[in-house]
Amino acid sequence: MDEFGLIQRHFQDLTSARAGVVLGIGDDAALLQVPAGYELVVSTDTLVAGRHFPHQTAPEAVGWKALAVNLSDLAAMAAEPRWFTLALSLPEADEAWLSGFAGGLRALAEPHRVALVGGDTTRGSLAITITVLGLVPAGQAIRRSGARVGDLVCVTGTLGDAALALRRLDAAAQGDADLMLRERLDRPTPRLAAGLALRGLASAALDLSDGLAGDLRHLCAASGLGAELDPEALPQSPAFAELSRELSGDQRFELQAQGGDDYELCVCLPPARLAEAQARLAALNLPLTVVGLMQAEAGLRLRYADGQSSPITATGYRHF
Ligand SMILES: Nc1ncnc2c1ncn2[C@@H]1O[C@H](COP(=O)(O)OP(=O)(O)OP(=O)(O)O)[C@@H](O)[C@H]1O
Ligand SMILES: Cc1ncc(C[n+]2csc(CCOP(=O)(O)O)c2C)c(N)n1
Ligand SMILES: [Mg+2]
Repeated sequence: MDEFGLIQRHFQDLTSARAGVVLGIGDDAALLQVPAGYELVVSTDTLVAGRHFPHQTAPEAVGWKALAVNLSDLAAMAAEPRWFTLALSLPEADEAWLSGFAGGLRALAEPHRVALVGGDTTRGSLAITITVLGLVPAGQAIRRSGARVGDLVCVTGTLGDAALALRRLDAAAQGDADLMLRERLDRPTPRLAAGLALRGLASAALDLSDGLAGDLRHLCAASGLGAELDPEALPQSPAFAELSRELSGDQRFELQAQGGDDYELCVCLPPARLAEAQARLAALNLPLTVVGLMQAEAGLRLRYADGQSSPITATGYRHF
């Protein structure tokens, strides 16, 4: 089967009607209609086999994660996803793999009603690039640059699950807790509803892909501020708590703040808005935990219960 047949067979049903698609797959480019009063929000992310996911990852998980990490960036901007493009580099046209991959994409694309509107298919080592396009009412996107001194640094969900799953990939034990962590690595949930719920409340936000210590540094730089973090406050899932019991506090902090792959939102909030933000996210069954404080002094610091502080030198995940 050539690449045109491959697209027809596996991806055609991902193109089902979505408002605003003037012209989808099939021409040299797609034509999309942006409604009056909205801004177009665009983000792109690549997954490379062996770098962003273990080589043995199920094709369904690869499809899910490729779209999820892109949707996560739109969630952080408080945007609603509408359309996506898919650039696929494949070593061979393996029908079973493609069918699983398309199924993983569909499992996320359908409930969020995001339509595939174009892409590119080539032979090469396995890599997936998705560009997601979404909408936000003009002026309402949440940026990295809006944090103020005294804002609380909060995170959705729990941190460190995926990083611990990666660390335990070759562990012999594969009980329920390991399976739960592996789900968090393979099938992250983009926090789209949380992003929308935080519109009008959050002063700044970004999604956590490289680890809190690294990503918060980007937010601090964009806002011209620094921050302190309470290492004891970083939220743990029950599976993380169970399987990290034998680790030291430093090792746990490393997984939770430097491991990456969390795909949770990090949000800055004036203290007076915390209760409302937590109530809105509780309605989505999502905890919002205060982990730190924005400060005028540049850089990141750890603040301990006894009042002592020490600089955080760690960065997040770095490719180079
Ligand atoms: N090759 C590139 N050309 C142009 N802009 C780029 C390039 N790579 C990254 N950027 C831009 O740099 C900024 C940071 O990129 P990065 O990929 O680190 O985003 P992120 O959201 O912090 O992390 P993630 O990729 O994990 O979502 C983004 O605005 C992105 O669009
Ligand atoms: C096999 C394997 N090894 C390592 C990791 C960890 N990892 C890779 S890229 C990245 C940051 C996000 O990527 P980017 O900044 O490119 O968006 C992280 C945390 C993984 N997921 N799988
Ligand atoms: Mg991001």
